[in-house]
This record gives sequence, C-alpha cells and structure tokens, in this order.
Amino acid sequence: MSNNYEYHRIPSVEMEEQINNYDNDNIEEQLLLSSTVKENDLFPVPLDTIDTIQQSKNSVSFDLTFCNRFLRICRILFSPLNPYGNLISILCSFIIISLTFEVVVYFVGTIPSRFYTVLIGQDFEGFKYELIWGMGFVFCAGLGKSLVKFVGGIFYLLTRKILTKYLQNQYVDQNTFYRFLSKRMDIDNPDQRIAQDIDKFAAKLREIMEEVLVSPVLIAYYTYQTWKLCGYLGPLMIYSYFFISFISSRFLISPIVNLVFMKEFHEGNFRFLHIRIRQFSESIAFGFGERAEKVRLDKYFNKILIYMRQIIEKELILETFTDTIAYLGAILSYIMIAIPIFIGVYDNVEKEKLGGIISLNAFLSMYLINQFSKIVEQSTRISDLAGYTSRIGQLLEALEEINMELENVDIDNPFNEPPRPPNSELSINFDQVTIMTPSGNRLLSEFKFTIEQENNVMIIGPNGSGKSSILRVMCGLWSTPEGLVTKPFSISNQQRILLYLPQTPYLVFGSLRDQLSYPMINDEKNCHVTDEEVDNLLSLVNLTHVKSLVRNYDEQYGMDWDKMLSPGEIQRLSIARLFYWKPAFAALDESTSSLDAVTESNFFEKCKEFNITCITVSHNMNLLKYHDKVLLLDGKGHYATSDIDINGTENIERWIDGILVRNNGIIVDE
Ligand SMILES: Nc1ncnc2c1ncn2[C@@H]1O[C@H](COP(=O)(O)OP(=O)(O)OP(=O)(O)O)[C@@H](O)[C@H]1O
Repeated sequence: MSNNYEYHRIPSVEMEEQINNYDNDNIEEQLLLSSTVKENDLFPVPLDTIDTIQQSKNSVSFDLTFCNRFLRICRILFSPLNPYGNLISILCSFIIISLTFEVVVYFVGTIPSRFYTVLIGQDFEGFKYELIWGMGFVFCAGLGKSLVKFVGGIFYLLTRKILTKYLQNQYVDQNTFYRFLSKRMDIDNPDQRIAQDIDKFAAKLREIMEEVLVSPVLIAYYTYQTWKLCGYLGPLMIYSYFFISFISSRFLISPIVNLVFMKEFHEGNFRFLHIRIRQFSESIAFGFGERAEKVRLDKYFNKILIYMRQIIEKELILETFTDTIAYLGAILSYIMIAIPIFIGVYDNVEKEKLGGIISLNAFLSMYLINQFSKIVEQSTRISDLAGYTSRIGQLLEALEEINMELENVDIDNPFNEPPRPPNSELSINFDQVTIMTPSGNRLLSEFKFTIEQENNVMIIGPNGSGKSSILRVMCGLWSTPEGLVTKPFSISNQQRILLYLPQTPYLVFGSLRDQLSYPMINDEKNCHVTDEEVDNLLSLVNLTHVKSLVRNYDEQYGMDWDKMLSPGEIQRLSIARLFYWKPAFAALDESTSSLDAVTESNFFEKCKEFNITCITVSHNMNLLKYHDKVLLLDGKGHYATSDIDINGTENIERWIDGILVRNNGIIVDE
C-alpha cells in the first residue's frame, strides 16, 4: 500500500521538468503563464487588476461617508436598547477616572516646587507634611493610571462584544449569510470583518479614547484661563492654529485610510488561502500543488507587505507633520505673550511681575496647546480607525440591504403558508414557477410539479441543468420571481417536515450527539438524543465502530471529524441524522454517492419504513428503482415528468434517452 502511495506521489517526467524549469526569481510569472495554475481559479479577474477594481469599488477616504459610518457604529454601541452591555456607563466611568487622574497628575506636578519651598525655608515639619502628601499623590497617580488602562480595557472588550454580536447576529440569521455570500461579491471577506476588523477597530478606539477622552473638558478649562490672561486673542490664535493643522492633516490621513482598507482586504485573502490549504490538504498533496500554493501565498503576502510599506511611508509624512505641529505649539505660546508685550500692554507692569505673567501664560497656553496637539497626534490612529470603520460600515450596509429583502420571510414558513395540522396530507407544489439563479440566469420557466408524500421522486439531468436549484427553491434559499411554491412547514423546532442532505454533509464542531441532532444544540439542560438513541441510530447506519473513536457522546471534536471518518462514513452519519429527525420529506442531493450498493438499498428501504419521502438528485440511474416518479431536466430550460411503473426502469431509461435525444420541448405525462 505504502509503495503504491509513494508511486503516486512521484511527479511525472513532464511535471518534474515543468517544476525544474521554473526560474526561482521569476517563478510567479512562469506559474501564471503555465496551464496548471490559473489566477482565475480564485477570482474571475486577473489578480493584477483586482486592486484597481477593489480600489475603485471600495474607494474609501476620510470624508462625510466615514463620518456617517462612524456615527452609525456609535449609535449601535451607545444605544440604550442594546442588549449586550452598557457602554454608556463604562464611558462615564472612563471619563470620571481620567479626569480624576488628570487632577492627581496636576498635584504630582506641583510636588517638586513644594519640596523646593520647604527645603529653602528649612521647614522640617513642612517637609514631613509634603513627604506624606507627596507619597499619597504618587500612589494615587500610579493607581489612577492603572485604572484608566483597566477601564480602557473594559471599554475595548465591550465595544468588541457589542459590535461583533450585533453584526454576527445579523449575518448568521435566517439564511442571510447564504444570500450575502451568493449576492454580495463586492464585499470581500465578511468573516474577517467580523472576526478581525471589529477587534482592530475596538483597539484603536480605545487607544484614541485613552489619549483624548478628557481633552474637551481640559480644553474648555484652559481656554478660559488663557482668555483671562491674554484676552480673546490668545485662545483665538491657538484655535486657528489647530484648525488649520487639523484640516491639513486630513489630506495626509485620506490616502492612508484607503491603504489600510486594501491591506485588510489582502490579509483576508491571505488567510483564506491558508484555510483552503488546511481544507484541501489531501487534494493539494495528491496533485503536487505545494509549489503552486506557495506561489499564491507569496503573491498575496507580498501584496500585504507592499501595502504595509506604503502605510509606513505615508505615516512618516503624517508623523513629521503632527510632531512639527506639536513642537511649533511651544513657540506659539511665546508669540501669544510677545504681541501684548511689544504693543505696550504691559509697559506699566514691573519687570518681576512681568516675568511671572510670562511664565504663567507659557504654562497655561502650553497646556492648552498640548491638549490640541494630542488630538492632532491621533491622526495616524484615526487613519487606521477610518479604514476599519469603512470595512465594518460596508458590511453593515450590505447586511441591512439583504435583511430588508428578507423582512417578510419567515424561515420556517418562507412561503407564508397558513399553518396546517400536523397529520394532514403533505405535498410540495410548484405552480408555474420560474427558477432563476441569484445572478439572474433563468433555469426553468412555468415549472409545474407536485411532490406527494410516499411518492419518491428522482430528479435527473445534465450538469448545471438546475436539479439542485429546484431543491434550493424548495427549501426557500432562492426566491422565485414568478409562480408559487407551496409546502408544509415545520410546526415546531422539535419536528422537521423537510430535511436537506447534501453530497458533502456539514459536520458541526461538537459531539457525536450534536452530529445526530443537528441543528438542535445539546447541553446540560437540553439533551435531545439519549445514549440509547445514539446507539440505535449508529447501528441503523452501520456505524457502531464510531463509538470507539469518541471518548463519550458529549466529547467535543472540531476539524477532527473529517479525519475520523471517511466520506462514505460521513454520509452515513448524515443519514443517521435523517433517521433521528424522520422528516416527511428528505431532499437528497447526491447524498448517497459514496455509499456501497447494499447500504444504499438499505437506506431507501429504511426511508420507506420511516415514511420519509425522498426527493433525490442523482446521476446514478440504479437509484431509479427506489423511486415512483422521475423529473427530467434537459439543461436547456425544458423538463419532463413520468411515473416509474412496476414494469421496471428500462422503459423509463428509454423514455429519458428519447427526451434527451429529441430535446425539443416540454413533455408533461399526466
Ligand atoms: N449561488 C449561485 N449563484 C449563481 N448561479 C448559481 C448559483 N448556484 C448555482 N448556480 C448556477 O445555476 C446553474 C444550475 O446549478 P445547479 O447546481 O442547480 O445544477 P445541477 O443540475 O445540480 O448540476 P450538477 O449535476 O453539476 O450538480 C449552474 O449553471 C450554476 O452555475
């Protein structure tokens, strides 16, 4: 066996030549030219044009759109209706602690001059007093600083929690994410936006808050003090100076916002490629695709590096500007006092007093300037924040649009049918239905078909003819522009009328019990499948050996499920899930393709026994014998239906061949 494996792993001579011929320096270009690796595998447009398209499509900057998106996010964060936590009270604590800290820092700043006074006066009692108070203030300053950081941490945590839960609940709601992923190709990596960009947004917001949260209060206080000393001219000069600085810095921030956006876009793709390698490790290894994957990864990582470099370069200019502004502020305070001195306002003031006025003015205006400088110094952080704001804002807007479409759809009852009593006759009816892909491609028109209980239906037809699409419409994933689909819906969460089984079943991150009762969640309070039921279900599908693979039925497993079970066993597990639910209808999309013939036959027998009506999509004509009706699509927008009678399936196969050969229109048998 292992020799066989080794044999398959040896690349063919041509492949080896091809790989050896790659010039390492120019490997990307060569691989792109070779037929084995095509850029289009990943994206429908050449990679080099992706940036241009993304940039034009997602052109983001530090403008009114940013302000609107930022305000929108703030409304979510500070909404009193928000159920995830009270950010307003954290913000108030943040402000109070930061202000108290500023006051303590002010007193700590006066400690040297107090010591100076008592030491000059050789006042021992005063020295002891200052020592005790000084120690107290220093301790409070240390505590205050840590408290500011602590409340900042809580603020960051709550910001992330509120935004993530808000977006996640919208994204993973009804089938929003399915519609979103099929329709909104323009919004890249929604997962990254929720998992990473929100985190970065919250971290940047915290950093900015820690720096400038109390600035408005301090600015108001020192504006008043400066105005008292220098008249209106002093504050006016400082305000004008920083207004001009802020407006100028805006032009330096804007290009960085776009670069941050694009860097995050490529970060998402880079991570996506790594996830694909993990997901398709075996296929890549079988196909000798390691080098191709490496080239792809390098290509995306290089893009990230290029954007990072550009951001660093642009930040150099921005930092130079903001630091210069901060240093120029020091000179400004002297210009402010120089004007009244040189125009003769203080001509009658004694020289000693003038010295005091100059130093007091310098102190007050420097403090005011310092507060403004702090705001301008946040430019680099603000540019990052604006980039994340755009990414989160875009996702919010797109989800809102999708949710507006879904507003009137009840997922358990997507067709707004009146409820039926559980035991009434069940059927699924397509009445003059148009089936159209989300991209607007019409697959079937005026489709008329009824699926009745206990009448298994097999849907057949060439690839891409729309077989799975019929199931998508039936399960409510796709809406129908014309016609009406009626079907019974689940009366309660404990009962499923219709269950869909795909070719590759979805295995949850969870326990064996969870696999069987999916989508029901098992926990200490709600255990939906008893141990006995687990045993029965596993023996029904011949999977009893799985019991020895897990420590117990509640042990949680993640990606390991894919390694523990073969594709056929995974299909059997999903069939056990079907037998757990025993729905009235089972939509089977190639879901028995990996089963051996005996297991397949047992499966259909059991379905009959459990009164599960199968709607099967398959290319395997051997399955015809388990069905009562056949629906044939020709791939050109036509369909035909026929009963499969007791004379066997040979007639039906001839009928199918006839239609596919004639391919000339709609034939409805009844
Ligand atoms: N989410 C989607 N968005 C746009 N087009 C789609 C989407 N899903 C499927 N399609 C298109 O709809 C057409 C029918 O697809 P469908 O999956 O129904 O084919 P099928 O008959 O089941 O094919 P196969 O036998 O290969 O499974 C295909 O051309 C496919 O490209």
